[in-house]
Amino acid sequence: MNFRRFQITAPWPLVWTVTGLFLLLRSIVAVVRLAVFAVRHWRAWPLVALVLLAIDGYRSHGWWPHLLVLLVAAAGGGVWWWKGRESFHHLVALRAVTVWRRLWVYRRQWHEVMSLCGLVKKYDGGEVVPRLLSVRCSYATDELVVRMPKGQNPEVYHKAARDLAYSFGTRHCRVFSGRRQAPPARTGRLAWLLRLVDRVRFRDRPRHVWLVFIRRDPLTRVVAPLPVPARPDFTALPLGVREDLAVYCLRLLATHVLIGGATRMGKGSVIWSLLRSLAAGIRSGLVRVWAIDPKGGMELSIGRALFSRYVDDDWTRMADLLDDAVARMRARQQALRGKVRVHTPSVDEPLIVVVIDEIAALLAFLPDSDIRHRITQALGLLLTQGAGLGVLVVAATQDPRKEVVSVRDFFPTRIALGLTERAHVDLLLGDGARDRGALADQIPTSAKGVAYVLLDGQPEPARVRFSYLPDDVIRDMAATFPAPPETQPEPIDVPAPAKPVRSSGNGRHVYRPTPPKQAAPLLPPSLLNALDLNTTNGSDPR
Ligand SMILES: Nc1ncnc2c1ncn2[C@@H]1O[C@H](COP(=O)(O)OP(=O)(O)OP(=O)(O)O)[C@@H](O)[C@H]1O
Repeated sequence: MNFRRFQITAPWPLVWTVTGLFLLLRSIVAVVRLAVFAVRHWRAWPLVALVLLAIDGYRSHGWWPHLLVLLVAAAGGGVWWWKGRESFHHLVALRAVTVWRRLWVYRRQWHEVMSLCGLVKKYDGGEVVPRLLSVRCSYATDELVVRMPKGQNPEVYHKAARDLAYSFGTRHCRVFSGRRQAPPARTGRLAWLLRLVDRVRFRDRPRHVWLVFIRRDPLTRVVAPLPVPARPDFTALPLGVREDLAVYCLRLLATHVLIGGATRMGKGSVIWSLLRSLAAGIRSGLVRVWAIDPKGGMELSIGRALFSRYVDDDWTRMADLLDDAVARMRARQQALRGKVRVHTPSVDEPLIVVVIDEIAALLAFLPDSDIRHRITQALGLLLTQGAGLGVLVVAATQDPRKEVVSVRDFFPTRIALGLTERAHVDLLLGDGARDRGALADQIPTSAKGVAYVLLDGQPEPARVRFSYLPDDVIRDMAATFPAPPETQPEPIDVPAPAKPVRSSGNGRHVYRPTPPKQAAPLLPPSLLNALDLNTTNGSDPR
């Protein structure tokens, strides 16, 4: 057999061309990857330049230039730290910590921890690992931005939060499905351009999750009373400290607030922190606080001067106070109807804040059913209509169950201090809040004033500690910021103003609003019926 007949001559030119093209393509890809890497790590350029300079300096001059540079840098750093500690910490210390922790704690263990916490997905015979995009450290927290692999959602990270925390050597990890910082407010000539850039930078990123590891708990220390703002900003009233050390601010505009917490867990500190942040407005008459303390004045009477109206000893007068708040709300409703949709507080038409220290005492445990009925009706009206009209309710309760606080669902803003039962967390903060990290039932009894709150627009709860005002600070505050005497508002083509209190001749006070001149009643018929019942049956409300 002649095998030569089967021999094929190799197409060497073709082989060389294909191999050359392949190598060229690989080199281009490698160069592009290197360029992308260099651009992505642009922050390291100065460091690389410095290292190259140092090597060059060492070759030409030996060690002494390095020693000199080190001495000058140390002296410069010392002066900077001495003169501008804040900026030094922000620009040098925290950045150094960030670099260290990014490389040593997170990048080094990333793959291992993700696998062990069950966050790695398998696909096509390979693994898809969540991608660590950035790390930013503050004094107390590390904030990581992570891109989830396809097929995951933030719920998986909520479930793995405790595993993640302990794996990276911390005790708490909070998971946020949305960006935590709002775009900065831009002013100046180039503001429009910066706003455009911000629109891209701060665009919604559904595939990103923000993991916040609490390195050291700043909420173990009691928070001292915060400075009183010169004019209260109702969109951001400073009340305490967040666990990332930012000041926690409450938005008290067109909302009612329910504070839930087991006994002695610091409900009072939430109320006093709020009153402190409103103090300047109380003195100027921009804010009127009407207080009810069903516990006989044990909590609120110490700051009596701050309140335009105050009741702590008489159930009927408590009901009267709430009815008057309804009457004021109705009058405002008439005046503002068709003009604005949300009331803006002014000295003539102030923000009325009805503070109730233990709302359960009024709704569930009050022995007189007629008065209880009046109170429930008045609260129902205030909670359903008062927010936009500047008549707000801030109430505290030990038990957030609906059997106890029937009007619970009408409070849009909730604060959960230490609670006794696991189920109470979701009752207060909404379904699934506990699964998303609000472990209010695990707050130790020593952590008084620590609470979980929902920050604006975020489903994930944040942990905060309210400032604590000792008795002498409250007395001092009440003496410095007393409420001006209460005046009746001018009626503006509305039904006649209510006469708040009328003596029935037998020494007891019976609230009876003056019937309106126009058709619309100030109070609904059901409430008027309840009042009639109360007046005619002659039962002593005291
Ligand atoms: N924010 C806080 N920081 C530190 N300690 C606090 C704080 N709030 C309260 N405390 C401490 O806890 C005690 C009880 O606080 P507070 O009276 O406010 O609790 P409460 O929940 O209102 O109690 P109650 O259920 O009796 O109404 C206070 O005497 C104080 O010592």
